Amino acid sequence: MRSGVGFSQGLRRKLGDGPAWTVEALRQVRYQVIQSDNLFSPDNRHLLDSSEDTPLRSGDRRLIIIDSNVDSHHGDRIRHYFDHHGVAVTIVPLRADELVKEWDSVSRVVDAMNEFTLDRRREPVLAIGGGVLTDIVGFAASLYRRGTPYVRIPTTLVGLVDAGVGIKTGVNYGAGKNRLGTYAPATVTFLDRSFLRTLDLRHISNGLAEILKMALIRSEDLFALLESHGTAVRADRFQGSTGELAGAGDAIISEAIHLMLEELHPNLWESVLERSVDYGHTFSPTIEMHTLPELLHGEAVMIDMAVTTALATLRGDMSEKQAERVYTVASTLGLPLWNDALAVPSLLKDALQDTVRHRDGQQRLPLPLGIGRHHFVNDVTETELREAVRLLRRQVQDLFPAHADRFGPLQVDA
Ligand SMILES: NC(=O)c1ccc[n+]([C@@H]2O[C@H](COP(=O)([O-])OP(=O)(O)OC[C@H]3O[C@@H](n4cnc5c(N)ncnc54)[C@H](O)[C@@H]3O)[C@@H](O)[C@H]2O)c1
Ligand SMILES: O=C(CO)[C@@H](O)[C@H](O)[C@H](O)[C@H](O)COP(=O)(O)O
Ligand SMILES: [Zn+2]
Repeated sequence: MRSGVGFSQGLRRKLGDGPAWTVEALRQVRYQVIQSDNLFSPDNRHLLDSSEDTPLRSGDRRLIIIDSNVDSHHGDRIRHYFDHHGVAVTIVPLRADELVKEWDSVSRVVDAMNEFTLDRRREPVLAIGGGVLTDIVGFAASLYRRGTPYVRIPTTLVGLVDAGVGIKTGVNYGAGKNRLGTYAPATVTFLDRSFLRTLDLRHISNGLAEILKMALIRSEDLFALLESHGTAVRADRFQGSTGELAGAGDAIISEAIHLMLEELHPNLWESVLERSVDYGHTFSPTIEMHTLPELLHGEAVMIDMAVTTALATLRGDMSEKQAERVYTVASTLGLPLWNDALAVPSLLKDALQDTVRHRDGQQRLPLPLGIGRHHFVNDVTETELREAVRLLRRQVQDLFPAHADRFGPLQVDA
């Protein structure tokens, strides 16, 4: 064997007429998720000191891609921070919402990287924004010169508890939700809840849907926290305005992230396709794209969780009482339990088929077992889905009769 080549003579085989080689290598991944409220307060040194390989020093320069809405609310203090620390920043505001989560936006980020003449190893790009912005920038960074480091600073609740902590990047393509993407961790994500101050309540609810997902599959305690404090921490936008709100907000966010990372960490590249964090993400990609821009990501996830809660009830995996608790919590968190897309003939069937293609030929559908536990099933039928939709409609009408006028005609038999 030639030394240092990286494969051994033992891997050299004769297959048919010529030689053949098998190359195997492991790549370690290491990234940090650091809570740092008021990250851009001039005396906060997290951003300067925490990036182990690429600390930020006076005289350095950085490219920042920022969600244009975040720029209008927070741009001044961000500029002041870098100015104060002698870092020369080029700030590129980018529109970033689900309607522009597309290839063109990736291309804009790549243009900005080219114009900046980015040093591909030593100048991590900073991505400041919601899940759409960090997914776009992460995708562009993973493509640029085959991979350049980036740092995430999520500014929405979805970003803080979900999009900002895993390693998936991507954009939509045609009707396909996140159809293009890569696995590319940010070197570090900073979680700064002060950004949530300017986020409207609908988007706080949107993030609470992903937290509720973690509670339903993993933790009855987290569910109980949402039951007891969800409404108040939502109204407070997780700003910890009183001691009690601070305690509850801290517990809810850190538990949701901890559970998420426990699930993601052993399976970062999704070699195992039975993923509990896919709960709420079986039908929702199709529902979200079908209704775009009506439903936010978390709202579509909630509709999926509402149907699958009904499904679990039909199967005897959840009691009617437990389902009622789920629907009540969702409603107090400002989340929808119904959308007329559920009544569109064959939408759920098509959604399931597409998900089966995504999950290597099987449903691998995470379903709740009571509250806080789950299992995976592969045998959901179209008839069962129709029954679940009917049951959901009836349960929601019984629980919230005042909302009955929000339901369109039910044509699930068509
Ligand atoms: N990569 C992942 O693992 C992962 C996980 C979950 C979700 N996602 C993706 O995240 C996306 C949803 O992200 P999102 O919910 O953050 O939505 P978003 O990024 O669209 O942000 C929501 C809206 O709020 C604005 N905004 C952002 N921060 C703000 C702030 N602090 N103050 C005021 N306005 C602000 C944005 O401009 C946008 O209009 C979806 O596309 C979803 O697929 C990705
Ligand atoms: O994978 C994560 C986070 O990294 C999940 O929390 C999150 O819900 C994902 O968006 C869903 O699993 C959907 O994934 P995909 O369909 O985009 O592959
Ligand atoms: Zn999601």
